[in-house]
Amino acid sequence: MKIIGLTGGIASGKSTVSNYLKELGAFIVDVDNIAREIVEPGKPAWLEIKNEFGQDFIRNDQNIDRKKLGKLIFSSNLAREKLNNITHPEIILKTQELIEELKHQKLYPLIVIDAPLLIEVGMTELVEEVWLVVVEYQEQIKRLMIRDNISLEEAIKKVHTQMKTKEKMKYASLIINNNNCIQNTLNQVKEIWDKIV
Ligand SMILES: CC(C)(COP(=O)(O)OP(=O)(O)OC[C@H]1O[C@@H](n2cnc3c(N)ncnc32)[C@H](O)[C@@H]1O)[C@@H](O)C(=O)NCCC(=O)NCCS
Ligand SMILES: Nc1ncnc2c1ncn2[C@@H]1O[C@H](COP(=O)(O)OP(=O)(O)OP(=O)(O)O)[C@@H](O)[C@H]1O
Repeated sequence: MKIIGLTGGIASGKSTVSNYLKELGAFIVDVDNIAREIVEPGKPAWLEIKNEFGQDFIRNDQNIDRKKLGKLIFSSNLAREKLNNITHPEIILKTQELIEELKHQKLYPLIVIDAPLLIEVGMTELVEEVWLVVVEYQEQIKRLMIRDNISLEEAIKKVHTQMKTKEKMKYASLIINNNNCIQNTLNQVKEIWDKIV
């Protein structure tokens, strides 16, 4: 059984790759999902966010106003740092616990930790290898604008809060090129899968 970290910038194609790996038989740990779970109403991180950012960021149904908080943290380094300090330690801990559990179960040939900030938060320590999904900057911006229905300015802001692809490459033992059509990317993934199982 192998435990790998799958990372890449926002809208680089991680979900496209991990969905296919799941189809092939891998177990996927979606770290964005873990990040959503830990801020559910009433949980400690939710309370910290409410105290730090104020009631304005809590919707009537008590959920965090993710759109509003996203707008703030993608335009303010200080706010982003504050949110990261609240959420990242718990995200790392929860991911670590899940990995330990899966290691004992030994049910899957491949465990994939799908995490956009895998390298930034030091989660590389938890995995045996880092796989990086790459896409050209212009294409990334274009896909992000379409997927999230946001402006060019907003897309640029989001991309620029994350580590540059060139820097991420230093940590990667495998690079998946997602510049071409989806089928081309899936073919690369299948080739990798066939080598490890
Ligand atoms: C800012 C929040 C509320 C925006 O929520 P929203 O539902 O709009 O986006 P979602 O959570 O689906 O994230 C979308 C993408 O944004 C990027 N992103 C999210 N948080 C961050 C961050 N702190 N720094 C840089 N990029 C980030 C990632 O590429 C992620 O895939 C939310 O992303 C959040 O709580 N972020 C802090 C937790 C975190 O760092 N998550 C990433 C897991 S490693
Ligand atoms: N090769 C491709 N050609 C065209 N569109 C693509 C390709 N790969 C992915 N996309 C599209 O680009 C968008 C981003 O892909 P995906 O959601 O897989 O990225 P991600 O890295 O998981 O994003 P995030 O971390 O921001 O959630 C999606 O709308 C997806 O359908």
